[in-house]
Amino acid sequence: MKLSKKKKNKQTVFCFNVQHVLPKIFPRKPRDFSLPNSSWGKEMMELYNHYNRLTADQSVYLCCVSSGGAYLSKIIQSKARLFTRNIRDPGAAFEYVLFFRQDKLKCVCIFQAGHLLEGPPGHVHGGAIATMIDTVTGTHASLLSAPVMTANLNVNYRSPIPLGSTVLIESILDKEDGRKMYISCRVTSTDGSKLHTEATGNCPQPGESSEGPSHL
Ligand SMILES: CCCCCCCCCCCC(=O)SCCNC(=O)CCNC(=O)[C@H](O)C(C)(C)COP(=O)(O)OP(=O)(O)OC[C@H]1O[C@@H](n2cnc3c(N)ncnc32)[C@H](O)[C@@H]1OP(=O)(O)O
Repeated sequence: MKLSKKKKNKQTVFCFNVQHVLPKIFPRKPRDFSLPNSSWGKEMMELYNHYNRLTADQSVYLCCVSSGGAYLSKIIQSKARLFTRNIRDPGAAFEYVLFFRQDKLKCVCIFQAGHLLEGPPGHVHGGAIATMIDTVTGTHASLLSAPVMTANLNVNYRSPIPLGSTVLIESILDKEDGRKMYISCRVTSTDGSKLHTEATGNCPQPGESSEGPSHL
């Protein structure tokens, strides 16, 4: 499946809109959560450098929503903030960067799971894993079309993720059917040898009459 030129342009504009227009509306420059910080381990840094290098040829875009998640809500002034970006202590919770690979209709997210995400002792909570999957599939579908809502998410947990480790979350567009985007997602060790979690999701663009992500 290929994106039309129009869609590609729309997509690019959408990316830059969020990153460049919103700072003009809100006076304070957002913290860019997608930039490396002192909590990032060697693996996270190496992967970041690897994917960041790929952005140079324009086929991979650093996903703007990783930066300044605060802007995603109209009610920012009443303290709303993107869930995955709401713990400011670097490395404590969700450390991640998303890269959108335009040519393969694929997203890659590097995720380092901090100590506040503990579920089973020493391992990441299943809800935190589902949160990250939802973030990746939702962002991926939104970048391919327009803002979406997750209607359905099926998650299969195959092996636990050690707390503090870095994993890859890769999502692929399986099918586009009208307003619906079917996305599948895999969470693996960084070398791809170990499968941690698999998921599929349906993320439709909300219909005219439904309540949608109007803030976007
Ligand atoms: C850069 C970006 C930044 C984005 C940065 C943000 C990243 C984070 C992303 C997080 C994403 C979320 O967590 S979103 C939050 C969690 N999700 C929600 O709260 C959604 C709540 N549900 C809804 O609002 C609504 O049900 C919608 C919008 C999903 C659908 O309502 P609708 O628009 O009225 O449309 P409706 O006709 O009912 O459904 C549309 C089509 O989807 C199908 N469908 C509907 N529900 C389901 C379902 N559960 N499972 C399977 N299929 C379903 C219908 O059969 C229909 O197919 P057909 O008849 O057309 O064939």
